[in-house]
Amino acid sequence: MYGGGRGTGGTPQIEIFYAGNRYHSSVELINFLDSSMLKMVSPESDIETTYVPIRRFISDISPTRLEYYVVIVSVGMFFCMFYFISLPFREHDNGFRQLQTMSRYTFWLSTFVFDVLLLVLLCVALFVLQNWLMPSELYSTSELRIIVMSIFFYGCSYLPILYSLANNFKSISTISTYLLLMLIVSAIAPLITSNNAQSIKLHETKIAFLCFLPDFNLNHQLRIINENFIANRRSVPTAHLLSTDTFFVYAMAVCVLVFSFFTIVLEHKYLRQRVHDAIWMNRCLVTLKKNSSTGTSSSTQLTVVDDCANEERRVEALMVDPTQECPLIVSKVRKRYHKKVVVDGISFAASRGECFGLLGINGAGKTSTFEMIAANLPLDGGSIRIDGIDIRKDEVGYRHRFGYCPQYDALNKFMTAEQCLHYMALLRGLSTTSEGPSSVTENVKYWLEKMHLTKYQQVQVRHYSGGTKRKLMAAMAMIGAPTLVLLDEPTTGVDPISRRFLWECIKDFQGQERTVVLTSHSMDECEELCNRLAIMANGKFKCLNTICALKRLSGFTIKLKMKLDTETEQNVDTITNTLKAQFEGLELRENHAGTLTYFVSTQENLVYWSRVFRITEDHLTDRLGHIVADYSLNECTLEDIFLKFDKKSKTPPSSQTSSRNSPVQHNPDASDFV
Ligand SMILES: Nc1ncnc2c1ncn2[C@@H]1O[C@H](COP(=O)(O)OP(=O)(O)OP(=O)(O)O)[C@@H](O)[C@H]1O
Repeated sequence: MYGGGRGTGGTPQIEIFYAGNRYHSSVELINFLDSSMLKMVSPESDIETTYVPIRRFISDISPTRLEYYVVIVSVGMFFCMFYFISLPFREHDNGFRQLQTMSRYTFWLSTFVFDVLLLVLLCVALFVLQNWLMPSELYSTSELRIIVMSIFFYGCSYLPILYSLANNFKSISTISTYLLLMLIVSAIAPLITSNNAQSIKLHETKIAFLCFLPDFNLNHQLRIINENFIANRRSVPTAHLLSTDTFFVYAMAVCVLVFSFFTIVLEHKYLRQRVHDAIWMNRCLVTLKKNSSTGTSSSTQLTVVDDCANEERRVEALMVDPTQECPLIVSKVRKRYHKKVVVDGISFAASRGECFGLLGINGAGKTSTFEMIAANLPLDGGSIRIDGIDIRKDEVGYRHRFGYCPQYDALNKFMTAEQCLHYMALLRGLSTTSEGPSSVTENVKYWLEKMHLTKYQQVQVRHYSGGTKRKLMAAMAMIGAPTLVLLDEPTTGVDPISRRFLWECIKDFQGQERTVVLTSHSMDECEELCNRLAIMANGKFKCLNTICALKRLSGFTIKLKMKLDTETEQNVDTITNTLKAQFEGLELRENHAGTLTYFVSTQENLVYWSRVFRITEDHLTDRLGHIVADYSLNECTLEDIFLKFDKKSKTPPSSQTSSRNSPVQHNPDASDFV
């Protein structure tokens, strides 16, 4: 900046040179000059200058800035909404949702209300931030209010969509892909349909359809707000502004429609099943025809022991005339996945204080049966009642009557043992106010101590070992003493000491006149806990009885195991022939590395243990002592019965017929065992 002065004819003339790249240089210099001149006249005077920017005009705000705002808000909100999917997805994925025994309306409405409250907080924060940070020349407070309300309603319409996706897809990446696709359509479509007021009017019909996508609706709404903003601030404001109300109508419509569809159709197991069946019906009909033309299926080749028929008759009678003594009645329950029948008309009833066991090889249909009893899987046929409440008629009442420990760990990893138990206790209707056995606090304390979980009381589930999680799952099933407890492989992955301890807890629970239905691959667990058990194959019960009766019916009660000094064919033959002469129903079951396993049938002839001891002592110790190194005598275990059953169920029908003619199997009961 430079100022120089020269005068002509007594009039001072001052020339000022200033740098043009600074907006205020000229003004500053004039001010400086005025000040200097004033000081010449009156040295104590001064001129003070203040810079006050003048409010900018609409022409200063570039439309691109408004565009940016639309993109940032809509994309930002889209990612914010991801937060709301995480809990429903996780609860569905880990099965915790299935444990929450309440009506689907209560569950989803309460989830919705909670999420809406979070949305309110988010919107208030957005409003405050925008008011504070937004340049004053941008939106007015009333415009900001509409924007924030639009964001809120956008969130409300998005929530039911998220719930539907979370409950119908198994992978979060699949859900993200669908949502991103929706975002892309919603981001591109407004560029064509909502670019300006004319374009909005031109594409009214398309917009009407696209507005059902929440992202498009929000994007479109923000563009309308911008159009109105520009129109309002023109030197001659336009009288015709675009309406912002349609957004709210669409948002509400989407919210109500999707929520209703989700809770009434998608979450309604039986309705969904009917839709599913309608789609698959044709294929199934074809399969059924094929089956009938090829004769009986493999499952019908196995005959069923009479006790299953007796149980069926008992269940039929109970269905007509139920008693308090039998809280659980399962009658002719069927389940099919697409073309495959996995549970084929099974019936049983479990009494108070009884532990009923379900055994079967992998894929026999045990878990499907459990899931149906636990009301997580719709029945294709038959009915289930607990305490006389039919699963189809009053699902909420039905759900309140049982505790379920599924095969997997259905736990929210961020919860502690205390929180999990507290939550389940509340769901079982225990009181938070009263004291004593029916209070939540007492029950939580009791189960924490009983399951040795006190040290994990405040530790999040994510830090637990597999066994500790199973213990917590079992406690969650039993807390609040429901009438029935369903235990699906409760001790898988539990160490032997904890396993025995868990058995004691289950027995105690059973002792309180509670019914337990158990499935396990551990035979000793079934022997220890079950009063009666059923062996399942191909979705059917192949036998159902007490363990003692099953052992008796299996035809083998005595197991003789021996170790030979030298394993030769001749030695094996000598021993087998000697023993066969003594025991009629003897069968060599296994010959491996010099160890022979014989099963002695006691079906035909009653064999007394004293006689068995005498014969083995006489023959194996005295006469054949030179070839037999050692031997042991045991009662047949459940595992032996199960293995025999499994072997039989895999035998082709032709060989089964011949085996029925074998000397060991000729007893009708024994042959009918499988
Ligand atoms: N969602 C499903 N869709 C299609 N088939 C299924 C589904 N769930 C189970 N199945 C099939 O149903 C049959 C019975 O399965 P289920 O899980 O009930 O058997 P399981 O006896 O519990 O077996 P495991 O002892 O291994 O748990 C299996 O053949 C399985 O492949």
